[in-house]
Amino acid sequence: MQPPPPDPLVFVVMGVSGCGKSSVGTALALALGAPFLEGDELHPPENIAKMRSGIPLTDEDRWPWLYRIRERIVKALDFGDQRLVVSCSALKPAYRNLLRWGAPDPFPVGPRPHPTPTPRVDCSSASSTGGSASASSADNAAAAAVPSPSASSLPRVAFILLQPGEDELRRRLAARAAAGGHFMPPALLGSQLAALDYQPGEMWAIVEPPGWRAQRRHQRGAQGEWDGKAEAEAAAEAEASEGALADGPSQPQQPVFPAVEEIAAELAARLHRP
Ligand SMILES: Nc1ncnc2c1ncn2[C@@H]1O[C@H](COP(=O)(O)OP(=O)(O)OP(=O)(O)O)[C@@H](O)[C@H]1O
Ligand SMILES: O=C(O)[C@H](O)[C@@H](O)[C@H](O)[C@H](O)CO
Repeated sequence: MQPPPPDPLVFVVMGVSGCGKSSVGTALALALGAPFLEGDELHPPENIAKMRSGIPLTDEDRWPWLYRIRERIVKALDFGDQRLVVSCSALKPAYRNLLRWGAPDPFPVGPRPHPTPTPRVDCSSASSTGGSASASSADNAAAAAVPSPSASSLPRVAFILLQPGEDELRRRLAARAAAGGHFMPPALLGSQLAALDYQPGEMWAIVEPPGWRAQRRHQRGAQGEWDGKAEAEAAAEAEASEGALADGPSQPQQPVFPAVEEIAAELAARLHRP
């Protein structure tokens, strides 16, 4: 029997503005006894000024920021056994490639050294709502096509996607804006959700309120791309939620996103113990 693949060393807590990257990242770092790197602190001042004035960042704005985060990740990886938890929106596949490998696409020709997507560990039993499960980059299709890697070539950088759902995000961002003091205006949420692009299979964990994926699928029709497992899960969830809608009150219950500590504890528990 093959030994389990090594656990990741670096955890990037990702997602759109207000999804809980800083809160969950801090709690996860505490649970793991690891340092926490707040990605927003590495933005150049021009980026902060741009966001503050309500203008979404472009790829060109984000690259220097992402390279800075990657530098810090490399330091952690070089150290060998010191975990690191990072908060970073990491909205697009190329950004995540940069954080994982050091370049937006460092392997343009031939198979990648870490071909299979990282195992899909889904906290959605506890969870779901939020960004777009677009998920269709040629990049990822190519990655999925190549044969299994050796354990040593698996990426040590893992992504944890938080998706509390659009209503919850709007509520949080409005509350934060009313309290003042954060540079990110709620008006930028739409551009964040539009930019979010991922394959469920590339995530180490996805945290969503329960039934959210099925609800979205149900509402919008079968337009997302899903892997077989997600497809089957979505069908089962859709059936369950249809039942709930038929039997329940006129309004479906708003799914509840798990609390920060709950998420951190569940994520930490997924790691192999020495
Ligand atoms: N699981 C949660 N349940 C309820 N509220 C949460 C949860 N996680 C975060 N929050 C609240 O949502 C708001 C945004 O959280 P946080 O700053 O962690 O998000 P973020 O993704 O880092 O945001 P940004 O990228 O815009 O800085 C905060 O007010 C925080 O207290
Ligand atoms: O990628 C981006 O558009 C930005 O970096 C944002 O995601 C912010 O860093 C963050 O979320 C602050 O609210």
